[in-house]
Amino acid sequence: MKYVTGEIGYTMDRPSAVSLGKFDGLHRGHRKLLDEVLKQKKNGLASVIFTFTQNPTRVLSGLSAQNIITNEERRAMLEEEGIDCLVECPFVPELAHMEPERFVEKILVEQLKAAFIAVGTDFHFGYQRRGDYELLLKLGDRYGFQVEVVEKAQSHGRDISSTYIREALHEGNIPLANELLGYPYYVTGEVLHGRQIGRTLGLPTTNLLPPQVKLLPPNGVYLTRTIPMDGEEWEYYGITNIGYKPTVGATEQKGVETYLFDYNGDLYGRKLRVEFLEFERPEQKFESLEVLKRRILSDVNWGKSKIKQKKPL
Ligand SMILES: Cc1cc2nc3c(=O)[nH]c(=O)nc-3n(C[C@H](O)[C@H](O)[C@H](O)COP(=O)(O)O)c2cc1C
Ligand SMILES: Nc1ncnc2c1ncn2[C@@H]1O[C@H](COP(=O)(O)OP(=O)(O)OP(=O)(O)O)[C@@H](O)[C@H]1O
Repeated sequence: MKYVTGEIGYTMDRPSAVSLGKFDGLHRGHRKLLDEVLKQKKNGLASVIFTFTQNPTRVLSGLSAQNIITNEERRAMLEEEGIDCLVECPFVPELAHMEPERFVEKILVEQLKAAFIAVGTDFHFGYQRRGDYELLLKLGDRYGFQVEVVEKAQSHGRDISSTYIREALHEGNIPLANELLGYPYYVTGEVLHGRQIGRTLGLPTTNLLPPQVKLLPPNGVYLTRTIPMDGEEWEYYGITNIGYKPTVGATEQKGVETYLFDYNGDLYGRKLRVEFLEFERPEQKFESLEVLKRRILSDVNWGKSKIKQKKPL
């Protein structure tokens, strides 16, 4: 996949099928758009996703970034999907103030050479969100590109959107978030050295420190599944604590710490993907390490009983 970031003026060398938007989470609603764009490969069009380095809605409302997937994770997922080119554009004033007609002419037609554009029914673009699919249909006639307008995919009577998924994650409702995403919500990162207290408790753990932009569900203990990202093929269920470890003197940054069931080996420095499956309990400050250890052992039993209820790996 060709990957372009940090510039508005990227020019494609051949006609393309484009979809555009924030694409945070790459959820089940986005699935349809990816399929539409990928289908156009058979007509000789390059499949292109045009998105942003930061979420425009949050930039305009002054909110700090909280993404379901990081830009790096989105990149890896689109690569895996077989997208030919990902354009990740900074949401600079020049873009924010661009009239929708100009955006179509300059970015979509001249630069991306769009012959096909797929968008959802509620998609808005350009200055003050003035552009919509009707404008695209009109301009498609003028510039000769085809527009595919995709109905919003729904779940539980509500449009699937990154907002809906964020709400589910905030509530710790992992099964709902996973259903809306169409895959398990996950965190990726390199295994760092913790304070090595875990192994003295007889519970060695992998510690990841997600970037500040990564949206995390509430602090607490979850059933998870861990897979390596370096191509090796294994997977382990385990239990993961999200939080600051208040019992042992809270850490500054929120961490993701996993005890893998029936694993003994060394994972330091490896890149892992930790997939969240279910919430168990909130993180707590215990009166001693001994009490914490007893609680974690009961968390292990909870986790193991949960995986017995699931089909074997
Ligand atoms: C499943 C699990 C649950 C945990 N729950 C808590 C908790 O509720 N409160 C807390 O202070 N620390 C909790 N911890 C973090 C422990 O304090 C931590 O594993 C231990 O201090 C080792 O940290 P280290 O890897 O930095 O050495 C939990 C860890 C795991 C793996
Ligand atoms: N549930 C859905 N079904 C079909 N298309 C969708 C769905 N959700 C978003 N899209 C379309 O995917 C493209 C990218 O959407 P984008 O990520 O910007 O929106 P969103 O997921 O609705 O975001 P948010 O909730 O952050 O406003 C747009 O064309 C949008 O209309």
